[in-house]
Amino acid sequence: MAQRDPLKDFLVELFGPAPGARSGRTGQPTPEPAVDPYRTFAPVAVAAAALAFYAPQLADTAITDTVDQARQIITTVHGYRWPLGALASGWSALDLVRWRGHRQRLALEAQLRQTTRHLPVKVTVAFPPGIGALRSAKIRLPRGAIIRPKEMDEFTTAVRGVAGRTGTYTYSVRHHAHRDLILITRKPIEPDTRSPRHKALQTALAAGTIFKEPNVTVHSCNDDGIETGYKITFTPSLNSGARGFQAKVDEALAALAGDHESGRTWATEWTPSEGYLMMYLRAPLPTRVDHPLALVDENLRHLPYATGAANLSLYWDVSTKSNKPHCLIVGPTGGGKTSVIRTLLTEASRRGIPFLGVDPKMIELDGLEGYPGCAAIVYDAVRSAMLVRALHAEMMARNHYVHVKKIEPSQLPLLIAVLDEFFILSGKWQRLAKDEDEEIRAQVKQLDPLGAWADLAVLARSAGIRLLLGVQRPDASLFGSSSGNARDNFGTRISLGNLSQDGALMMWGDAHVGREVDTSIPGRGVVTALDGSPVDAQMWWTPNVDPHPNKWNQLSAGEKAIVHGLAPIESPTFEFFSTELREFVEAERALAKRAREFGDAPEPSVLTDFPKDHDTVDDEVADAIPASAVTEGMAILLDEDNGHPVPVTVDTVTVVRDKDTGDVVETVLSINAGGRVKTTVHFDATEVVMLPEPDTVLTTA
Ligand SMILES: Nc1ncnc2c1ncn2[C@@H]1O[C@H](COP(=O)(O)OP(=O)(O)OP(=O)(O)O)[C@@H](O)[C@H]1O
Repeated sequence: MAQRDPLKDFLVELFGPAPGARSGRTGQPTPEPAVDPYRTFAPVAVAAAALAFYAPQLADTAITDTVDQARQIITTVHGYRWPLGALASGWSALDLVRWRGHRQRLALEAQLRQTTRHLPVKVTVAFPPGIGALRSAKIRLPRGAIIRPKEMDEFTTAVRGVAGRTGTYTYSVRHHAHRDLILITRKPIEPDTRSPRHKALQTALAAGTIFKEPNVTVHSCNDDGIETGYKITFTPSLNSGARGFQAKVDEALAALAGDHESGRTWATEWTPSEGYLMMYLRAPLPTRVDHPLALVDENLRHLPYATGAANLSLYWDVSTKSNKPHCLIVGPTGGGKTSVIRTLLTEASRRGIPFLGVDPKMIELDGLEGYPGCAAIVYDAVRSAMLVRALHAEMMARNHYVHVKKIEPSQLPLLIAVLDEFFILSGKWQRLAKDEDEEIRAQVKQLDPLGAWADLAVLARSAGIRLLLGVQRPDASLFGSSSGNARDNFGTRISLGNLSQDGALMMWGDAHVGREVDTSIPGRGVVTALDGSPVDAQMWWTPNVDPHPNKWNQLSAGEKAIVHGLAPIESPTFEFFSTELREFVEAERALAKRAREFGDAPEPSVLTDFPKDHDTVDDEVADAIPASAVTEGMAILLDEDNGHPVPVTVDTVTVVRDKDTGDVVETVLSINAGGRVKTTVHFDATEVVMLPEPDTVLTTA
């Protein structure tokens, strides 16, 4: 590219062809240019000043001899040399400024001509023109000139490219078609004072397609000037109203904003209807919360058990108007399930609500036996089946009472029934139904505990009975029936540890929720918030309330203080509406008393040889899971012909599902019993499989 020569340009401009001159080559008249040629007379002033300064040298030349009074004129001119010098410099400076303006006008004229093919009528630039860059300009167009948007864009780009190359100003170019005018103005580019966090959020949102027209502004700063909140505006869309979408955006925003200097974590509050969301900081979840002794929630129908973000207390609403009356707790061994159950039951007790429970493992709820408000804790499988049947009778009697007495169900006293380790329990019932003893088989058949359970899951809420179900993994068969009603009633959900993908879907309706819980913190999990959405929470720690010295002496002084502080002054009263439940509880209490009085357990003996006989089935059962949850290669316990369970490895698993609802209808397990012989075992939807080892699908670490 040819180098530009400013001096040459200057001279060409200065002495170039006059306006309206003909084109030498074609003889065609060129259109009248909008920018007049540059004319300057500063050189005359410069020459005069130079003459004045050098006048004395001229005095010695021959001119003074030839011109009359020449010497006198020279002396006079020399006397004016300083004013003339000042005039020359001022004039030159002015002309240089005019030259600059002239060049800018020429550039604009050329740009307009090339991009729009219009020759402007007049181009005016602000005086004095900008030294480095154009200040402002006004271009008058021929009357009725039409400029297409694309041409205008090209012109604007050209103006910005040349005038805005210094990067100090932004130029706005506006076409006022009705006035045949183009106005160019500039404003200084504000220095980017945004923090790296602010920039990262804005840049990421602007580059992505998740929001239309996203804009991030700082909403709040702390005393040190560190940003603590942002407002993100956007054009509302279908997406921005969807919960799943919001959860994903929340996660991405928190990652973009990074760890905050204060150690607090980012949270969001969406107002999609008005097209904005607020990002703010909330206190991180506490890593441990001891069960507070003060009544955290004054409402006696709210049983608090955990602390969520921003110190929010989370509770199980057992009131009649609760839309999530029953509670489901899912957690692996050692995940803190028992502590949550203790928290809920001690809270129930201090709020005057009695409870009873089933504990097939015999080690989870036993400490609650004898606690104020505890009607009974049942360990035996047959008696558990009797309890569930008696609860069913109680539910029917309560409904009858409401009907006859014409009272509101909310006037019924509340009662909480806890079924811990539900799969082990139903596995035991299943086994009893196939017991060698015909009497037991007939009894279990008559009690039909799973049938009673299915009814309770759907109908117990209106009878003032609340169910608290503890399991190691979630499964649809828990709800006793495929009725969505039963599922909805278990609306208060707590998951401890990490869930499997299916488990997350089943618990939270989202395959990603509850899968990244920090399992290094005991009691950390995901629970149902007050609005029904899943939130991270720290469960309160309630120590074992068992007063037996062997247990009590294990507690620290602080833990003992918690147990003491929680115990209510007055024990909740237990009101029975059915003779079945009354008789059952009375019998259970009598049995428990006897067990306490005469209770003895054999001391452990040292293993000398393999036992020849299987004494009891329970000794070998480590866990139980729904048959449909069995995976290939898993070791399960299967009954031999003599009724004794033997561990076998599952070869293939076939789960038959209802093609409309997706619910499990049947599970077929095939077991390779060695050689070519394969055994197939069929399980119905609610059947469970006993395991020789504890269930490991969920882990705490
Ligand atoms: N909310 C909590 N806060 C602090 N520590 C806890 C909490 N929950 C549990 N822990 C700790 O974890 C241990 C196991 O808790 P817990 O006995 O409640 O587990 P679990 O789920 O009932 O196990 P399992 O089903 O085998 O009985 C407790 O001894 C305690 O040290």
